[in-house]
Amino acid sequence: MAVMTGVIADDFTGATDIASFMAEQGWRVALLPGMPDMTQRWSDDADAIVISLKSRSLPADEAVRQSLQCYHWLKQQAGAKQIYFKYCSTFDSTPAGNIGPVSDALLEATGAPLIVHCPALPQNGRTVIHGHLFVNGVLLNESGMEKHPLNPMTDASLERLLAPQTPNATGVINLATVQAGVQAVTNALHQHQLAGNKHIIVDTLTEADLLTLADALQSYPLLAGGSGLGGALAAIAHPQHPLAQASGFATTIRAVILSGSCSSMTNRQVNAYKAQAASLPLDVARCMADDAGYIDEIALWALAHRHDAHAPLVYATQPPDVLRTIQQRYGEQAASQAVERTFAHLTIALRDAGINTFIVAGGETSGTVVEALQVKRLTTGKAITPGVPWVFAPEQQLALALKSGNFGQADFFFKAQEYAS
Ligand SMILES: Nc1ncnc2c1ncn2[C@@H]1O[C@H](COP(=O)(O)OP(=O)(O)O)[C@@H](O)[C@H]1O
Ligand SMILES: O=C(O)[C@@H](O)C(=O)COP(=O)(O)O
Repeated sequence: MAVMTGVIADDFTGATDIASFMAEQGWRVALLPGMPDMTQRWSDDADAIVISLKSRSLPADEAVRQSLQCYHWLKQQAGAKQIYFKYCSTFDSTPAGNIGPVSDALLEATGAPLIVHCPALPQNGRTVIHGHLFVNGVLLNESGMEKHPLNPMTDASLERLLAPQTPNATGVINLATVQAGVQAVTNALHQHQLAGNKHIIVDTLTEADLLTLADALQSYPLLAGGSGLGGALAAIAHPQHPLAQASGFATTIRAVILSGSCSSMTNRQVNAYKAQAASLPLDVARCMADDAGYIDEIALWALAHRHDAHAPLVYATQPPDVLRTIQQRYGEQAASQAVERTFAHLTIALRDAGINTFIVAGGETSGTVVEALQVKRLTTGKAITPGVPWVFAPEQQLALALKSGNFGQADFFFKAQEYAS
C-alpha cells in the first residue's frame, strides 16, 4: 500500500506528538519506534508512517545516516509520496546540527528543489513571525530553552540558527504572504526556488495559517518542522477516516513516572506532583558510578509504592542552577548519559517486576525508555494534552505516555493517570 506521508522524527516524544495530531484528524497512522528492517515491505493500510529515531543529539553524520536509511525504506518499501522531517517546535539543535545536515541530506536524496521549515505549533504556543520563533509570545532564547541541558537555544532567529548548520541559502516567507493565501505562498516558494534558496522558513501565527500552508504544500515532496503542519496536512486530506483511537491498558494498571526533562514546564509538573505523591530524585553521583545495586534500590522503592493512589515518580529533573552545578562537576554529556543509562536499566528492572504503564517526561529520556523496552510497533490512543497521546505496544502489553519537555500543564502527571482507562 502506498503511504501518503513518511515521517522521520528525531526523537520519540516528537513522533508520538505528530502521530497524535495526524490521527486526531482522521489519518491512519503507523508508529514505528526505531529504524525499520530495510528488507521488510510495508503492507498495511496507513496514511502516514511515523518512524521515531533518537537522532537529535547524535553526531551529525550518524543522524544523517539513520535519517537517510529511514528515507530509503519509506520510499522503497512503503512508497511514501512525501517525506516529513519532524524536529522540535523549539527548533532544538546546535551549531553542529542536526536540523541543517539532515535537511540537506534529504534535499539531495529526494532531489527536491527546497525544503520548507514549519516548526510552529500555535496550539501549544509556538509561533514564527519574521523568521523568529516565539514560545507563548516570548522569544525562544528567553523562554527557558536557553537553559536546555543538551541544546541551549540562545537565539530566536531561525535563519541565524540554521546558518552554521548548512552551506545552503535560507529564506523566509513572511506572515503577510501566508495570510494572503495559498497562491501567494506558492508564488513565494517559486521566487525562492528561482533565487536558489534551499531552506525556506514559513511564518505561522494561527491554526488558519497552518491550514493555508498545508493546502499550498500538500504535494510538496519534502517538508520539515513540528507537528502543527503534520496535523494540518491530515486535516485537509481526503478521504478522511473515522477517528480510531487505540486502547490497550492492562486490566490492572501498574504505573511509574520517569522524568528526565529539565524544562521549565517539567520542573513545574514534578514540583506539583511530588507535593502529593511518592517521589524519588536520582542521585547523579550514583548514576555516574553505574552501580547495579542502585538500580535495585530504586526499583524496590518504586515497587513498594505501586499500590499508592498516585503512581511513584523517579526524577532527574532539576532547576537550571542545580543542573549547572551537576554539569560543571561531571560534564554535560557524561552526566546526561549516566542519567539516561540509569533510566534504561531501571525501566528493564521495573518491566521485569510487572510494571506495565510508563509515563515519561523528556524526548531523550523517552527514547531511552522505549529502546530499553524493545518496542517494535505502537498504536496511538487518546491525547492527554495536545501532542501527548497514550500509546500502546500490543505485543508487550505496555502503555506509554511520552511527554515532550515543555508540553502539558502543571497537573500533567495527575491528568495522565486520569486518562488511563
Ligand atoms: N539532573 C541531571 N543532571 C544531568 N543531566 C540531566 C539531569 N536530568 C536530566 N538530564 C539529562 O538532560 C537531558 C534532557 O533531555 P530530554 O529528556 O530530551 O528532555 P527535554 O524533552 O526537556 O528536551 C537528558 O539527556 C537527561 O538525561
Ligand atoms: O515539537 C515538539 O515540541 C515536540 O514534538 C518535541 O519534539 C519535543 O522534544 P522534547 O522537548 O525534547 O521532548
